[in-house]
Amino acid sequence: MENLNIALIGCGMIGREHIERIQNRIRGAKIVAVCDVFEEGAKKGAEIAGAGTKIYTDFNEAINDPDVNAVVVTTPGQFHKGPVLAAIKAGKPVFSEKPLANTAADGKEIVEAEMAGGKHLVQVGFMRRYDRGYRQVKELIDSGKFGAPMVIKCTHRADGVADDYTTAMAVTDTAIHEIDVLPWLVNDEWDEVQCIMPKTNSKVKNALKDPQIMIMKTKGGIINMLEVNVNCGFGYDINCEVVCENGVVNLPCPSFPTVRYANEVSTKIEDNWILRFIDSYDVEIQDWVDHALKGETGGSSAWDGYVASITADALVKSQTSGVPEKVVTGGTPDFYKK
Ligand SMILES: NC(=O)c1ccc[n+]([C@@H]2O[C@H](COP(=O)([O-])OP(=O)(O)OC[C@H]3O[C@@H](n4cnc5c(N)ncnc54)[C@H](O)[C@@H]3O)[C@@H](O)[C@H]2O)c1
Ligand SMILES: O[C@H]1[C@H](O)[C@@H](O)[C@H](O)[C@@H](O)[C@H]1O
Repeated sequence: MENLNIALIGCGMIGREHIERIQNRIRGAKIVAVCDVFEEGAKKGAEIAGAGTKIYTDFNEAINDPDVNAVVVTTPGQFHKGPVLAAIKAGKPVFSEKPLANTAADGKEIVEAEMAGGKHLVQVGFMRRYDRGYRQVKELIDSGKFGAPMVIKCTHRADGVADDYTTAMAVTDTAIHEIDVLPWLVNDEWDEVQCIMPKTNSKVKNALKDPQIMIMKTKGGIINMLEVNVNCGFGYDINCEVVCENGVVNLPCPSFPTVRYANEVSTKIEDNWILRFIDSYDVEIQDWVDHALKGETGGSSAWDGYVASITADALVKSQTSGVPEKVVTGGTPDFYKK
């Protein structure tokens, strides 16, 4: 394969970002077809992609178009399974935005289909594995200089969320990033996870519980404390601090100039994920394209996505039970061992 001719499924917020990215900044790939259940949405996507882009409202038709040899899935998480399975069936490489699926049951179907086909075709959009800051943290930890990690403290804060954002989405849509990136960062696996609910922010006007505190223990005994707080009202604030035996590795928000003005010292905080992780998405999609052109996958595999969904299921269960819940994966199949 010399070039990826991509059908992108789901022309919403990140779908349109990825269309623009692929057409203008990614080598070896172009969007040749776009699909959205709403024709208007697909048309908007096609406008960004440029003249000649085919427009579909049925993902099966888009994926099976003979001019298409690769697929990007940017529908909401609960609708990833259909197009991902269709791409596997068609034998075409597929990049699925995170999460691979909203439930472990859906993730399992994808993993089983990929194994049955005997070819690694699925990459999951956990872009933090491509973020310069997270990569530097990993290098520092892997150097061994600071000793073994013992405690991780994270915040995943957002300015606000849409009205249809639910309590479970704090796990399946938001914490899912930490669920994937932290075990990769410290070379470990989740063992048990717990979600506890502090007092809810009075700005929340529906049934959403926010903030939430997730306490997650790895098999190696590392404890992570994660604050998910999606109505913080002051910006997109992602922090990660790893406490090791001989030192602390801290990844704060990327720095902006510090301003001294009117008796105050202040530093800007990024507005949203688009800007905070913009470089990571570029690196991630280019890496997917480079791998797919060689018949390979990079980044997070379908198995990683499935394990993230198993962990998310356990955390969602704990949202109601209040107690720690076990993360049971049954072990990595040989097909996915690196
Ligand atoms: N990696 C990241 O940081 C990041 C950031 C934002 C979103 N995301 C992920 O990307 C996905 C999309 O998020 P979004 O914010 O762009 O959502 P969105 O709601 O803005 O867009 C989704 C689009 O998919 C379309 N759609 C739904 N079902 C479809 C189907 N069966 N076939 C074709 N089109 C369909 C909808 O009409 C909509 O236009 C989610 O999984 C989300 O978690 C990831
Ligand atoms: O909580 C949000 C995350 O911080 C972003 O990185 C996206 O994944 C978005 O879809 C989530 O709603």
